[in-house]
Amino acid sequence: MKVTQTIKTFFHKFKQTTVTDDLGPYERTLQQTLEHADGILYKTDAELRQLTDDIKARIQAGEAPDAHMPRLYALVIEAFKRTLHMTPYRVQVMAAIALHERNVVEMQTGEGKTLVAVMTACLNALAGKGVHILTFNDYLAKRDAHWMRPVYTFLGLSVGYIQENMPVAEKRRAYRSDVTYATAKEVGFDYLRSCMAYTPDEVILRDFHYAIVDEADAILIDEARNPLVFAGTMAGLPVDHLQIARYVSGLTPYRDFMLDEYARNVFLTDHGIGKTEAFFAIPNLYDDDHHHLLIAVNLALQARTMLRKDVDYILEDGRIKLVDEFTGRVVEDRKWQNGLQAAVEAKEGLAVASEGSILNAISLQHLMQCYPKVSGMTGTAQHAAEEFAGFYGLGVSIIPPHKPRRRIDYPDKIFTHKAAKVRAIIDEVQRVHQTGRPILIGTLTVKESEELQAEMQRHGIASTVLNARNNESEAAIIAQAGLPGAVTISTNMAGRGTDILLGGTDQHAKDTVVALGGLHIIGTNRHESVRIDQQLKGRAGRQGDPGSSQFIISMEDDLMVKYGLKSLLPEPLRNLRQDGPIGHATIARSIAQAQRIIEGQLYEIRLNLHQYAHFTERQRTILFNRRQDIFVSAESPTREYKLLQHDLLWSYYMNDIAALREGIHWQRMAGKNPLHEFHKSSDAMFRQLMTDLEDKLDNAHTLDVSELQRKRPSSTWTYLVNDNPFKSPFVQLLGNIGYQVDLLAGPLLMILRMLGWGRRK
Ligand SMILES: Nc1ncnc2c1ncn2[C@@H]1O[C@H](COP(=O)(O)OP(=O)(O)OP(=O)(O)O)[C@@H](O)[C@H]1O
Repeated sequence: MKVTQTIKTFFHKFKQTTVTDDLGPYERTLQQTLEHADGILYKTDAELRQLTDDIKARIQAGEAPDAHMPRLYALVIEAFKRTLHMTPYRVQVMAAIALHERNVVEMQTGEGKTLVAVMTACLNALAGKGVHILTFNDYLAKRDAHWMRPVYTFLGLSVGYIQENMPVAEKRRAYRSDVTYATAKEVGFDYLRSCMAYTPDEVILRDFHYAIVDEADAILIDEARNPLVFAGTMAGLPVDHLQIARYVSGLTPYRDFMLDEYARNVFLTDHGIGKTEAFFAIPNLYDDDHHHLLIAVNLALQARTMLRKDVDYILEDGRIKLVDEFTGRVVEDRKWQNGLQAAVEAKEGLAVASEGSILNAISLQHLMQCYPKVSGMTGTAQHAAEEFAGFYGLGVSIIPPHKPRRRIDYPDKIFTHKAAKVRAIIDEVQRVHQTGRPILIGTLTVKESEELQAEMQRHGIASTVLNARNNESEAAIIAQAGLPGAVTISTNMAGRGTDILLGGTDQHAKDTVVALGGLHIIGTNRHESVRIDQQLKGRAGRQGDPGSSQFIISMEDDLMVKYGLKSLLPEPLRNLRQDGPIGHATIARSIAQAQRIIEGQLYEIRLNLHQYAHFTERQRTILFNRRQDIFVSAESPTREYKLLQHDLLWSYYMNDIAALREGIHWQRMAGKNPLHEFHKSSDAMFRQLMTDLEDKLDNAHTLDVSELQRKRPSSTWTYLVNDNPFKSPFVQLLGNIGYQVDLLAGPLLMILRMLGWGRRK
């Protein structure tokens, strides 16, 4: 009973959400703002500047910015008019009010979020502590800073932007500006760099104050679980990766190794273990002596079964390049951790590069929690409201479009098998192409985009492909995508933030395309997250333009197979194979519901990770505060020596967490219960551990790593296993949900189905 209650309370905490589309409460502030705006129409530029400075002085003297919102927003509106000759719309002012009040503002794509952020940024920048506007990529950081600069300058505020490879001095200048445009990722890395500074002039950032996050769902939710890792180099596992990769490629699934239904886990069977021991001529793979081999074989199995070429990564210039699952882009500096990168390199027959050892790491989620105040903007906030509330305490405020939306979203066409679906896509393209309307086809993977192009070629339809392999032509491809007769096939790269201009920049061509009905979107898969589907649809019908969208999917698509959605179909339909679409009304509804369930599961996985990461983060903070103490108290050169020593501790800590998390897979760990140890790791104990180790290092009188490693008390480290998502208290409590909840998805859906869920009443 008590346990159930605890669970209920826990979920309740995370379920409280505030989504509102009632703009009533903002009406008053809006009216006041517009009245003030009328009142300053005839003031000179210098007078407006003086008024801004007055408000600034009062805020810096301790008055709350809220009281000054209407007058300051009025000044920003006037600044927009005089510098960029744009007048912010009423809905944009409302959005700026909601943004200031710690909400994620949902605005349709193309509605002018860039302007909205400026108003709120100005108000919050007057405190003199800096505002960060976190953009989706480097390009947008630079573009928006340049574009909006005249407005800031007019009001006497400075603006800067950050780019990935900028020199440190330039970055520091940009961060000292009143408003700084940057990607969250770059801020995260600069934060880590600042945390690892040895001298005060290596500190890049100043204290965090306020962040406005553009594309908030992508940054705060989808990307939040990827830790930003600051890596040094270290020797990899002492094994022959190429030999192991060759060996593993000869193993037989279900005999030598098992794969769980949703391909999240792979492990050797007893048969596979015996075979491996025979091949490498060792008596027991689980002996400590062969620990490295065991890890390497498991990694090689993961590389073989779970990471797919042209889906998860591409091969370019003899290197593995990771493709981001949400954006479809190559992420240049991302690598798999803990030996997996080496295993994939070996699988592709490449020379194995040295591995990264973790010097410092932080998740985006925790980075955002370093800001005393955060708010966000996105076209797709509603579906993520629960997480915004649970993780960040943010509400969601829905702002209507300036002009009504005219896009038509047609109901999905669902086919029994892939071949029928591809035929239907070709038919659809031919039909719409004849009318001259531009078409954008959204595919899931690089591979699919290229196969579809080849198929269309066979049917005499010329098309352009945009995927991770040709991203350098992205701007040119997008510029053409809205022209009459254009057919563009793209991965998620053409999702979020892409502005496809109807008819390009030519007004006459635009009128032609508008008259034809605007851009037509074809989605070839439903994504695990409804938000990604919506972002794709959002490419059509921007700013009141006409447009339409149509998803054409099959029961053989990855999503359907992975989550066993066939089990949702009524019995006679499960093994059906037909050319035409399945006309069953409940199917579309079931798929939508299943998507909601999947999102719920992904949410729970993130919640679980969050719980664990929370403890690691607390310890990281303790370590960081300790470092800061050394940093400010000691003088050079003692400071450098002490810091180096401290960082060594830190890197042990980081690497041990990672290594032990991996280790948890291996059966040799099965006998240990990390949670038991984990509960013992109170903050006080952690501090004690740190001091003990510092003493030991002091006594060692050396910074030789191997020597220190040898002296290191290995048993003390086990209880730092705490960001392990596989064995959370929850998992233990409820048997087997959490990360492995996916395993239950199929049966769960079936049970819900049996209970009548999803049936027409
Ligand atoms: N008040 C306004 N008056 C005139 N033009 C505006 C106004 N607000 C926005 N625009 C124009 O609308 C276009 C889209 O603006 P912006 O790029 O800020 O949209 P967005 O909401 O960020 O879109 P996305 O979701 O694609 O990122 C821009 O070309 C901008 O100049």
